[in-house]
Amino acid sequence: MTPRTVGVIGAGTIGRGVAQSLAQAGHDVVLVDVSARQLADATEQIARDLLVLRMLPGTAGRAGNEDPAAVLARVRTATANDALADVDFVVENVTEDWAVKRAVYEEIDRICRPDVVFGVNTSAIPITRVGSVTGRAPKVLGLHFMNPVPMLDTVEVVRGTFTSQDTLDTASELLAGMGKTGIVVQDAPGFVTNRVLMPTINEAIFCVQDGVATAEQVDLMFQGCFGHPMGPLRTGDLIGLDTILNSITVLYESYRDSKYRPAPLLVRMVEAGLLGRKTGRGFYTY
Ligand SMILES: NC(=O)c1ccc[n+]([C@@H]2O[C@H](COP(=O)([O-])OP(=O)(O)OC[C@H]3O[C@@H](n4cnc5c(N)ncnc54)[C@H](O)[C@@H]3O)[C@@H](O)[C@H]2O)c1
Repeated sequence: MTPRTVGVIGAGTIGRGVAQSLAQAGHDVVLVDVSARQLADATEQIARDLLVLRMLPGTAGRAGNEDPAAVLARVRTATANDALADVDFVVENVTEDWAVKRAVYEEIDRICRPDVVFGVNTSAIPITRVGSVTGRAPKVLGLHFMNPVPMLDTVEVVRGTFTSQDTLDTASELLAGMGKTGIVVQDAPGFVTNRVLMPTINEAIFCVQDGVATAEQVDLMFQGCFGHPMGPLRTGDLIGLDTILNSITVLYESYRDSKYRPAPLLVRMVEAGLLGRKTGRGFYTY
């Protein structure tokens, strides 16, 4: 059965996009974050994005492009997971830190009905590890949405060791309703996308750190030489440099391979609060 009400935990860069896409697809959404400020920011950003989407040519009358107020009315916010007692499906998007995620899963496993599927939106943490701290490993799968969620139609779906076919089918139906398609991959730290993307961004940062090229030059080369719409450093700024650092650190610790060591410049920028778009400054200024 297609889930009706969806709990979205984490209202940061990616969680707010997931909440918006679900509401546009007609779901009732319960958006939870420990920070009331993040919830307020997320609501404002969703309202702005819905207005912009409506103004794009050719979008009038398309599903999800109804009055922004009507879409927003389907999003309820809360600062505690108790609000998830009646949801039919959960997409978790909290900080990429295993200690933080682990505590969330232990709690929602007690709060949510046993039939509820948990979709883990993580850049690199193995899904089997997440499933193992719940009593419902067959109902846990990876749903790695891409940023910005409302604009990108492909989702990396990760099958953990115990994820059931039923769970994959339910998630696939949910995604289809959002106009998205999942590509199912097996569980491994970083899966496919970030096992390739994170070392690429990290290595681009080493190039800047070592004075081989400026950030602009690196990005222009990826655009001009490879036809990428955006270079690795602008992509890092979009994702959030703290999330890049957390993800490359997970890869480093998981594979114990020095090729994943974080660039010292990345560490320094995160310590300085230069996180990219979300703080207004990273490799570029916004
Ligand atoms: N940024 C991206 O492009 C991107 C893409 C795909 C997946 N992800 C993954 O999504 C997750 C979130 O990343 P993000 O970039 O949105 O991070 P973010 O730092 O922008 O947002 C994280 C949010 O989680 C909230 N939070 C922290 N602890 C919480 C808790 N215990 N309960 C509820 N909320 C809590 C924070 O207040 C914050 O609003 C990470 O696992 C990341 O790897 C990120």
